[in-house]
Amino acid sequence: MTGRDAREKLYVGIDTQDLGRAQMLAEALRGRVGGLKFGKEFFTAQGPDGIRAAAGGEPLFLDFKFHDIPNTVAGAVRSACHLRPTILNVHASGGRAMMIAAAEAAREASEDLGHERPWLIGVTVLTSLDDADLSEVGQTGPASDQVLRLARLAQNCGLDGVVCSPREIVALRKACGPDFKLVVPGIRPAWAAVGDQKRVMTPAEALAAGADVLVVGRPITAAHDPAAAADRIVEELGNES
Ligand SMILES: O=c1ccn([C@@H]2O[C@H](COP(=O)(O)O)[C@@H](O)[C@H]2O)c(=O)[nH]1
Repeated sequence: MTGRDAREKLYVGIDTQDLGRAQMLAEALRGRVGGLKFGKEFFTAQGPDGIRAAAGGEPLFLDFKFHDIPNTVAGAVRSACHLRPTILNVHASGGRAMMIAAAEAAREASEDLGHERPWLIGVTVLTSLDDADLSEVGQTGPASDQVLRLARLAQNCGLDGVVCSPREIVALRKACGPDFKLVVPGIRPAWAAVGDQKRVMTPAEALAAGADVLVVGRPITAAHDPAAAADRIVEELGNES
């Protein structure tokens, strides 16, 4: 893999409420990373127009993690497709009917709009949760089992891949095959604070394990020089590939 290929796998989470800050980060990162990820914090503050203004045509991951009844999620997916995302996600724990409705909605809306269909990705177990957290909410068994169960279900429902932690990549690649997309947050360079993430690995480890997309937020956005932090991660990825 070339350094350019590695860079294109890196999506940066732009978690802020402030449009100016998002635009500053997007500008600093332009050409340095593969795409930008916007989630609930930015969208709730700035809405679709804010995302259009901040993303500036960069590949766009809409990390909205929809989780509702099938009809509502299908409608939300249709609305999100107007922003022309390359990646869009729903919670796999929303179940079979919900994921099938979401996949149909993404297909139909993209066709109607004449856009390329986004990868529709199922969130398995949040990377901020460990086995003890899961047991507290009534899920017995290790997080890795639940991730595998939800990934198989997502694949069966026609989703393109899942969000998982780097620790599950190897098992999911084996179970779901080479084409199933693995979108991976919980990425922490050795020099960055772990914060609220629990199931983590370094960018180079996650890439070597077989991640398709590496999602990195605060190690880049909270750095004194976000562009330099992104370059440092890409360099570490290049050394690995
Ligand atoms: O399981 C998940 C799903 C989504 N995320 C999102 O990824 C970024 C990670 O940001 P960091 O600052 O690098 O921790 C963030 O936007 C999360 O909402 C996740 O971390 N884990």
